[in-house]
Amino acid sequence: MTAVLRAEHLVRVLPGEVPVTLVNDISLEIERGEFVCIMGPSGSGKSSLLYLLGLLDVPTSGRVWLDGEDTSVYSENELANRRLEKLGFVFQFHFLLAEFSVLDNVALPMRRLGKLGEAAIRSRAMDLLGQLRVAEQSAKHPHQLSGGQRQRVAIARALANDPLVVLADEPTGNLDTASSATVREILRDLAHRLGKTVVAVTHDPAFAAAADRRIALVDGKLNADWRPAPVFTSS
Ligand SMILES: Nc1ncnc2c1ncn2[C@@H]1O[C@H](COP(=O)(O)OP(=O)(O)OP(=O)(O)O)[C@@H](O)[C@H]1O
Repeated sequence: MTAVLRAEHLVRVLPGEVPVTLVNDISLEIERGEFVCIMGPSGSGKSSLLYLLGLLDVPTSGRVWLDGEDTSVYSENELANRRLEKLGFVFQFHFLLAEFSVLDNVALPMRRLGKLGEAAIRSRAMDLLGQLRVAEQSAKHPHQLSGGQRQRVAIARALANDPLVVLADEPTGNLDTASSATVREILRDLAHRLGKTVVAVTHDPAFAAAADRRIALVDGKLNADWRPAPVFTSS
């Protein structure tokens, strides 16, 4: 099977009088449809690794392969296009644009990609909002929504261009228990039902327990990478 994401000896060093190594020689492969969580203590390099995998940052050495392509050869513009076409992002803070309606926030990545006409964009945005159970909020602005609703809109936006991989940085970090559970189930469903690859940084034990695979970092290094055995319950 071809890995949808492959990290090859990734190193990220912040230059300076005292250089700081954020990611220290990480290699891993992530398959299509996997629901992976990245865990580790605060400051262990989880977000730095996610940003490298998401082509939001460039490694000091090593390379990231996305969908079988070596991304180290890409220009800034090509990286931006690959992000728009193949990756979706969900952050702890939703980063929805306050001046835009919910529908326009979800439409934005499709308008930037420029592959669909306006009617198709609006119809797809409404469809995604429906799937995330926030269609009734489409005309509202982000500040009129609850935290859980905002995060569901952010997930709809991440799915706008039908990405191969959804990368999430502490997606439940700002949510109450019930909203966290909803977001967790939605992300798991994306992987298991829709075949999306989901890679999420989390401190949340319930979230980690729901993942198919857990990657643990310590001091920027890969410390553990395991797939817990599935738990079967008799009915
Ligand atoms: N731009 C920066 N300048 C200086 N130090 C940085 C910068 N970005 C990250 N760091 C440091 O690099 C280390 C790794 O950061 P990173 O955010 O990747 O860790 P993390 O595991 O995601 O942490 P957390 O769980 O607290 O979000 C931390 O010690 C952080 O303080």
